[in-house]
Amino acid sequence: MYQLVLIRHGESTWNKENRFTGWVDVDLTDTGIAQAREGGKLLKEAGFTFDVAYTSVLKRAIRTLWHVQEEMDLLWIPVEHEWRLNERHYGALSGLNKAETAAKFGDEQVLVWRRSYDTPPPALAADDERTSYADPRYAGLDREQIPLTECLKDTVARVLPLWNEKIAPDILAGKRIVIAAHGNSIRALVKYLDNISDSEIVGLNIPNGTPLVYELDAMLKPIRHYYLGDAAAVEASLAAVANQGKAK
Ligand SMILES: O=C(O)[C@@H](CO)OP(=O)(O)O
Repeated sequence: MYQLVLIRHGESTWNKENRFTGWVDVDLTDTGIAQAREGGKLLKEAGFTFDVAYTSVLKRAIRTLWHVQEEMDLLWIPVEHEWRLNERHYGALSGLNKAETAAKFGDEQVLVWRRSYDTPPPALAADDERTSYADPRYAGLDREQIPLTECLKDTVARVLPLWNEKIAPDILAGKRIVIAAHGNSIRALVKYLDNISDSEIVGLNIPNGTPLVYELDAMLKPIRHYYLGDAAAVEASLAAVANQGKAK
């Protein structure tokens, strides 16, 4: 049996302000740092250790990983920074307040933009200053690989090559892996691993800073998965994420 741990970054400044974030590179809040450290502590207490870590090229995930590594005394392990693990690109919604957007367009429309499988938010214009075209961290990518918006299907399409080409081979080679990433890049991976339907994925949320453990068989099919930590706190955190997109 193989084990894989997924962890969404701790609370970011834009999570706190309830703004759509996507590829915008915002940092953790003090609460987010505490959540990341708690995630690391839980992993250590449960006896986990890792040989390799994967994360995105966005600092909220990278810094979450640092705190987890520090708590586990694993700052020395190799870390793969992969743009393919970035948050789903939020297009023209990037930076907008989620509740205000719901008040303007309705809770249902915002749920479609946040959670549907194949309906992307409105795209950024190619000359919008929020595009990532000039960002040096994406200099090695073709322009078509840099999104102007993404639905979850698009995110799955960029995460899966990384899974197939690097992460799955690493797991099969016996490496114990932690992936520090984002709500929707983790939803993309979970959808694939658990074979969740396009309609059911709408109801799936991922809490901040809580280790999600997968036990995988020899074919890397999930045997079971579970969150570490207090179950009631995880439930409350999931409900809070779901409610962020409501007008109130
Ligand atoms: O804003 C975002 O990039 C994501 C994660 O914080 O939000 P949501 O949960 O609305 O998809």
